[in-house]
Amino acid sequence: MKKLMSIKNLQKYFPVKKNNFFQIGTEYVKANKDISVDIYEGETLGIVGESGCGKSTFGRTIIQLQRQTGGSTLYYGDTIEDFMPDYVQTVYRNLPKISGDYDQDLNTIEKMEEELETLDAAEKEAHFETLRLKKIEFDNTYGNTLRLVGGLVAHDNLKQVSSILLNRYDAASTLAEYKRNLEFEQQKQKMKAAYNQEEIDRLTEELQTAEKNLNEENAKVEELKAPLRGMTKFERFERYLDEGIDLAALTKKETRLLRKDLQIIFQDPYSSLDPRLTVGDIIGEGLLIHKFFKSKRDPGYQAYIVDIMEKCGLKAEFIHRYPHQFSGGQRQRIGIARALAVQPKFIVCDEAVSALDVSIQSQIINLLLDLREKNNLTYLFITHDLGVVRYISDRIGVMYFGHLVELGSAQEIFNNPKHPYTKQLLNAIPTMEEDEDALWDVEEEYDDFEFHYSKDGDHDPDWIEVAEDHFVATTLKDREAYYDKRKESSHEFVTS
Ligand SMILES: Nc1ncnc2c1ncn2[C@@H]1O[C@H](COP(=O)(O)OP(=O)(O)OP(=O)(O)O)[C@@H](O)[C@H]1O
Repeated sequence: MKKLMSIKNLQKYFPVKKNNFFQIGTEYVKANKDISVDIYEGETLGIVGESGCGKSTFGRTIIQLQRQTGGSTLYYGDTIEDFMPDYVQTVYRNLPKISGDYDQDLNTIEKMEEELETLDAAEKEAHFETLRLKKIEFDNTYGNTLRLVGGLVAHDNLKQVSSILLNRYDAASTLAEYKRNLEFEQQKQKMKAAYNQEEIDRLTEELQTAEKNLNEENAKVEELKAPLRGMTKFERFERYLDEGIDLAALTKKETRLLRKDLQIIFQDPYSSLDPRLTVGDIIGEGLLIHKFFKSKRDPGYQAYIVDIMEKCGLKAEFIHRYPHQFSGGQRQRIGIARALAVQPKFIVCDEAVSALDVSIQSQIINLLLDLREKNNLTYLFITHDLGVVRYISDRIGVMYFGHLVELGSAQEIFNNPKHPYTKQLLNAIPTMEEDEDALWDVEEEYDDFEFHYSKDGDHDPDWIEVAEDHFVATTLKDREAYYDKRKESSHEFVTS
């Protein structure tokens, strides 16, 4: 399965207002503390957990509705080559300035890894945490450089590397712009809107020249690499090359452009729709912002909206009505149509059915599943409703105090829960409404794998694969013994 998003060590902290005059420094609500997860194209990843554990924050932060405090969110739905964000240019330009530092830091990390083997159990715990934090810092500092430059950081003339990569950046940007313009004209043609054939012919020709230029620039980059291949330092860094777009490094304008791909459907269909706009205007807003159409008068504009409405189960004649004229379920359909209109790749459904009656809930869930199939969508489905999450999700992530504590297929999470919090959550289904606070009260626990679960999930650095693709956050009581035992077992479990 293709990775659509890769989230590593994500943190989102909110500053809290000072309680009193004497308080020094800023205090934070740590809504997301350190979340790592990959999301695959076409899947529905459900996120469950109690109110306040940071589910909504996670959904909003990964699509950059709010800026993340730390960590990385890489997006693979578009390529760096096609999007060519500004930060790529900055990384290439600054390359000569940071020469050597990443090498030194990586050496330190490797030395710390070796040291780990020589320490006794008590020292090991502290050392392991320092090492983990060092790795995060390394990624925050050099991640983008290594992902974009790879093994070429080993070249002894980084000024030359920088200038050749910058030339390639220019060639790729030009090509990306022609591609975008051509796609725009062709889309109009497809929608039978007024399009300009002369412009299409001109762009097609320009595109061919731009492609040729980019190929030449790519060849120059390959020439730089050729003599380095096989060298330890080159190979060491070449494996960092990565096509993902670092969403947190985008400019505001670029984030707006990508908003087309990354949409959200909110919980409350009453307040998430502008009451002054008609259904047509609500759905059409994104189409105009993202230049699917130049204006509402464009032929094809209205037909496009009606088509989306019908796909979402809304009658065409509703187009001129206002949100208050609809029921909750229908308003949620409007919210879905609005998100779907811009042809997104990824949708965060934040408690999207929680405000609806049970009978309407299942209609909306089935609509979402149907649209996912037809449009190859990927969902992050946030809910506190275990019945809903089990029904809709391929995989489920369980959140607890800002951490992801367990991740696995829906079946594994429900049939074979490992983390004490997950177990408690599942056991609490019938009594959930009676005593919500009790759910937070998870006891420390050692289980038969010699896993230790801390009380607030804050001190469980190991992310262990307990069954195929089923992970749990824990602290291994004896890391070495555990891995030795694993080596002997037939299944190769992956850990990170
Ligand atoms: N914009 C904000 N400013 C300050 N604190 C915030 C903000 N958004 C969320 N928080 C805090 O972050 C924590 C996590 O909130 P979040 O809404 O992500 O949790 P949740 O699991 O989605 O819960 P719910 O289902 O109740 O929305 C809470 O303590 C919340 O008060």
